[in-house]
Amino acid sequence: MTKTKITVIGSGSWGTAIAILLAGKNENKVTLWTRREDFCKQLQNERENDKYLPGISFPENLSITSDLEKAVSKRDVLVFVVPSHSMRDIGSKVNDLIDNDPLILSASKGIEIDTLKPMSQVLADTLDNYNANTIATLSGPNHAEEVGKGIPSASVIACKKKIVAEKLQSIFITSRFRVYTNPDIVGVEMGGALKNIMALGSGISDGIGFGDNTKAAFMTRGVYEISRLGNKLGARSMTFAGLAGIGDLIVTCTSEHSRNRRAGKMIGKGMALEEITEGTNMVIEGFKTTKAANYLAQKTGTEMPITTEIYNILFNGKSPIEGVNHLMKRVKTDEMEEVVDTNMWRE
Ligand SMILES: NC(=O)c1ccc[n+]([C@@H]2O[C@H](COP(=O)([O-])OP(=O)(O)OC[C@H]3O[C@@H](n4cnc5c(N)ncnc54)[C@H](O)[C@@H]3O)[C@@H](O)[C@H]2O)c1
Ligand SMILES: O=P(O)(O)OC[C@H](O)CO
Repeated sequence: MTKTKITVIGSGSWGTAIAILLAGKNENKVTLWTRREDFCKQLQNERENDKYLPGISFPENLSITSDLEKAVSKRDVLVFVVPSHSMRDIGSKVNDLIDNDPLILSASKGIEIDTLKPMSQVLADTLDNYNANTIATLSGPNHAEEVGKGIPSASVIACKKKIVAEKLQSIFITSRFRVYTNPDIVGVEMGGALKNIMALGSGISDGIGFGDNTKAAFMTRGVYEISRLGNKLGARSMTFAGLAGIGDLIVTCTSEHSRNRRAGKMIGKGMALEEITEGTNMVIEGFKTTKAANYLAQKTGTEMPITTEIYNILFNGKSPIEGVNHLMKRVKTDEMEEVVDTNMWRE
C-alpha cells in the first residue's frame, strides 16, 4: 500500500496533536517539522512533546525533523500549524522548497494584522502554485490536549474546491475525530479567529467574578457580532451556527484548556497584557486578533461593541469593569438589530 506522505509544519500543542492523530492511521506516513535542532533531538529521543503536549507518546509512524527541505520534499499533504504572525514567513520559505503538488491546509486560527487576511489567504500570497480556492483550512472545537488523547471530537475542513476538501476529510477522519466539509472558508476561518476575542471576554468576566449569566451573554452576543462581520466579508450565517462558529466559541469560552480564556481571566483579575505574554511560551492568538478585528470593523463599518471594549481593555488602559459597564449601558436596541423583520411587530 502506498502511504500518504504528510508533513505537519509547527510543533506546538496543536501541530503535535495533529501529527499524533494522523500518524495513528496506518495509511499515513507523518513527519513533524520543528524549528529548533535541539528541540528536534529532544522530541526524537523522548518520543513525546513534553513542553507543549506532555503525557502523550508519539506513534511509531511519526518522525521528527528540523530540516525544512527534507520535511517539504515529495509530500502529498502539508499542514501549516504555526502562530498566525509567522505564517507568511514560513509560507515563503516552504514555497522555495516545494517540489511536487501537495494539498495545502492551514490549521492555525488568526488574522494577519498588516493585511487583515485570514491564514489561507496569507498562504495563497506566498505559495506560487496555489490560490485562495485551492487552499484548505481545518477549524472547530478542538483542544490539542483532548484530540491528542483520542477523546471524541468533531471539526470542519473548508475549501472552495470540493475535491480538495473531500480528500483532506478522508485523510483526517477517524472514529475519534469526525470531520465535516464546508465550502464557506471565509466563515470557517473568521469563526475560528474571532471566537478568541469572545473567549478573552468570557475569561475577563470570570476573572472579575461575574457569573454564568454574564458568560452566556458574552457568548451569545459574541456569535452575533462574529456573524455580523463575517457576513460583510462574504461568509454564510449558518457557518456560525456550526462547529467552526458556535461550537468553537463554546469550547474556548468554557474550557480550562483555553489559553485565551485563561489570559482573559488574568486580565479580569488585574494583570497587564505584557505580564501575561512574558509569563508563557504559548501563543495567545486573541490579543493580535482583537487588534485585527478592530481594524476590520472600522474598515467595513461594522458595529462590534464587544471587540471594541476588549480592544480598549487590552490596548487603551480601560479597566475590565469599566468595559463591562460600558457594554451594559449601551443604547437599548432590538436583539436582532438590523436583520429584524419589522413586519413581526404588532401595534
Ligand atoms: N492549542 C490548541 O488546542 C489549538 C487548537 C486549534 C487551533 N490552534 C491554533 O494553532 C496555532 C498554533 O497554536 P499552538 O497551540 O500549536 O501553539 P503553542 O502555543 O502550543 O506553541 C507555539 C508554537 O509556535 C512556535 N513558534 C513561535 N514563534 C514561531 C515563529 N516565529 N515561527 C515558527 N514557529 C514559531 C513555537 O516554537 C511553538 O512550537 C494557533 O493559531 C492556534 O490558535 C491551537
Ligand atoms: O487554547 P486556545 O484559547 O488558543 O483555543 C484553542 C482552540 O482554538 C480551541 O478550538
